Amino acid sequence: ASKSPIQSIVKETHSTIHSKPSSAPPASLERVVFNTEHIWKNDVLNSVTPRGSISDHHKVVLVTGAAGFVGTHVSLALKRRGDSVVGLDNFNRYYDPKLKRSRQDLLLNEGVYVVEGDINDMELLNRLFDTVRFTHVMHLAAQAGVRYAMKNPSSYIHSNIAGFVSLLEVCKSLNPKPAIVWASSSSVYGLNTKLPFSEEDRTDQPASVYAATKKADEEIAHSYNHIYGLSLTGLRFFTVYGPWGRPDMAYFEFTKNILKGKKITVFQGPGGVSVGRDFTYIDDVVKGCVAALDTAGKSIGREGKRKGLKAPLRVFNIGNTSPESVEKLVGILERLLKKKAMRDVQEMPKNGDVMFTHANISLAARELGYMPTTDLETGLKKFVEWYVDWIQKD
Ligand SMILES: O=C(O)[C@H]1O[C@H](OP(=O)(O)OP(=O)(O)OC[C@H]2O[C@@H](n3ccc(=O)[nH]c3=O)[C@H](O)[C@@H]2O)[C@H](O)[C@@H](O)[C@@H]1O
Repeated sequence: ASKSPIQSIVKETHSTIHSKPSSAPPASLERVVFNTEHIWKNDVLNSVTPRGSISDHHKVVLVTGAAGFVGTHVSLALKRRGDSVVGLDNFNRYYDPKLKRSRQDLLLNEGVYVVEGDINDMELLNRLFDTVRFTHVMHLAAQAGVRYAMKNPSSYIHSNIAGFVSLLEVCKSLNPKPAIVWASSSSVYGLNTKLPFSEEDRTDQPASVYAATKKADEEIAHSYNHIYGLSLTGLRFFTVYGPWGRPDMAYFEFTKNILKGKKITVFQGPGGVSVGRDFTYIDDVVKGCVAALDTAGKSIGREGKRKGLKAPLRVFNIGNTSPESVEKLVGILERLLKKKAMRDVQEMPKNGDVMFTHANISLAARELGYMPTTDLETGLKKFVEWYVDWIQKD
């Protein structure tokens, strides 16, 4: 008999899908006597239950960092096109968790459940993979932010390096193994002066611990591909912005402070040279992520390697290809907000920032069909509309 759609996705018998935990144990005993799997099991199974029939291309995706900025948008896009999606997020306090909870609500409304937990928790990861047969992992959980790495470097090692290895360790032991697409960063180009940045350019001069952890991840990805035959695709994102964005980023903080009539700090290079970024709009980034999943191929495992097969190991720039100065960004925000910014222009401190980023995207265009279509003005307009609405509801 052919399998029902849900049976090809979940690893349990059909009868358990709708069963609820009979009773909850006292909180203090939870870890000892209660199989905590039950806390999220039904929600996870509902989250992966396809809305319609399953196509040959149907993906079952675990999105880590799902309550994060990029994670939320990618989860929604996958769910809306009919894939099965489950999120994982530790809801840490790097920035206001209220925003993460609002993104979680948004996801839940669209049928995407986010499990609360850390990627370093291998027991939790194993339980998730025991419950659902994920075909893909979209790994976006990370400690982000370039300048915060000077304040708290170990949080970057914990999330970006240890967490990544913990995820890969779990994936390498599965059968079949999922394909993994994960977030690298434009910051790996570090002190490179050759522009625009191409994937084959050197990435051995990181300017921050954050960049160093993303570069380390690229090397770690190489080793897991080489030894365990995991399909791994790293996406070097270039300063992603848009609705539901991260409050620690310049465009978000500038908007907030301009509206409040507070000063904003605008960094400049030595001698008044303007600092520039290849600001990339979230919808374009999402298209890059989805295309990376669609073309990820398969993890072949050591077995496949013995047969002479190769699992994909890829890295792509996901940028906008038209860098703009921070000064220009501020000017656009002033126009959209109809309010003058109070600029405090300062020389860029040597705290991990680089002067300029610019992506060459020809590889992503060729292999992923990636082609960004949103200019900074259009993207910021959408951000400002969202922001104004969001703070009113807040
Ligand atoms: O491309 C990337 O991979 C990185 O993009 C962003 O990092 P960044 O480009 O530094 O983004 P912002 O923090 O929004 O800064 C944008 C620009 O504004 C400038 N800036 C920032 C803050 C500020 O108060 N004033 C100011 O002029 C920065 O120097 C930078 O040139 C993200 O924060 C990183 O997580 C991501 O990895």
